[in-house]
Amino acid sequence: MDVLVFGAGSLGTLAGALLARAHHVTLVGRDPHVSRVREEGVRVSGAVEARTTPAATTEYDGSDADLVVVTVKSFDTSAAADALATGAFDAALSLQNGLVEDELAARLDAPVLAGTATYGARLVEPGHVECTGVGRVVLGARGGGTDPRAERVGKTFRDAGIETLVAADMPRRRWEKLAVNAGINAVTALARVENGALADDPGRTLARRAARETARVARAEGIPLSNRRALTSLAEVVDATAANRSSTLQDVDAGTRTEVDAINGAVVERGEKHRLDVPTNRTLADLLRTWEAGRGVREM
Ligand SMILES: NC(=O)C1=CN([C@@H]2O[C@H](COP(=O)(O)OP(=O)(O)OC[C@H]3O[C@@H](n4cnc5c(N)ncnc54)[C@H](O)[C@@H]3O)[C@@H](O)[C@H]2O)C=CC1
Ligand SMILES: CC(C)(CO)C(=O)C(=O)O
Repeated sequence: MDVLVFGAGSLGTLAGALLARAHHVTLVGRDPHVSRVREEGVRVSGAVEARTTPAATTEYDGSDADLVVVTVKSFDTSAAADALATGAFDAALSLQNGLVEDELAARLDAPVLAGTATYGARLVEPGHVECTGVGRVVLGARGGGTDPRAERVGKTFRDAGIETLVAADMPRRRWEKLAVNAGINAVTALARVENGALADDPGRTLARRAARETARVARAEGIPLSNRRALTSLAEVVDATAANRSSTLQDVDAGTRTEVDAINGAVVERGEKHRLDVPTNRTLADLLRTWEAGRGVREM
């Protein structure tokens, strides 16, 4: 398989380096990371140890590939889609947080699959990514149901030794992951705590409120996500990732823009569509946006 990974940061570099164990992979990213990958390949350390040599470039040249995996931050999705619009792909797969596949599908010619990743990744330095936890990639048809392309992409990932499930209920799984992120990311970032702090009150109740609101909005959108499922999933992720600093907390630590618009902000936006009030998500989104504006990483 010829695989293009667009967005060679933490997750993209990990996914690309692991895929390169079985496929021809090209990473699209930025310097100095890309130059280091070209010179020395990628070192993967932590929960998975590997050294692979994917190709790497800072400019996607429009060439075709069997699969493109999109791993930019949610706010870079439309720019990524515009850059990719000239290429031909059998399938495109997003592993991003937030509900971004529709934005990709609107701009790309290729069929867009939905995906979630619970692998943990951290770019330690140029050319070196740490796998902070072996999770799973779940992927499937964006609208649900079976799709032979999803089966092929699933095999591509499994052939490279990546834990992968091909699922027929991606719309529910995407919203379930959104409920988990809505509960964990903003709260941990604003309180500057690891995910495990949400096992106890008051963080637990706050996170549960945000997840419950998300499930309510999901149901208004016609997605069968029960409060119970969303809250169970939240508790499981808090437990399994207790030592993690959430990606939003990492953004705040680094003083960079967060994915709040695609997480709590998306819950507020979809809630408004259905005249549903989601006060916890609204407050969390407003607080994070206020922090972003104060840091100068967002224009209000
Ligand atoms: N890091 C993790 O463990 C996980 C991340 N995710 C999700 O995956 C997505 C990516 O997250 P990270 O890898 O942590 O972010 P990141 O910021 O480390 O990586 C994104 C990379 O894309 C690059 N990029 C953006 N636009 C580009 C362009 N036009 N051309 C070339 N390169 C471009 C950036 O320079 C950056 O290096 C997010 O939606 C995140 O929520 C999901 C699960 C786990
Ligand atoms: C699952 C979780 C909450 C793990 O930290 C995550 O997706 C994130 O940090 O963005």
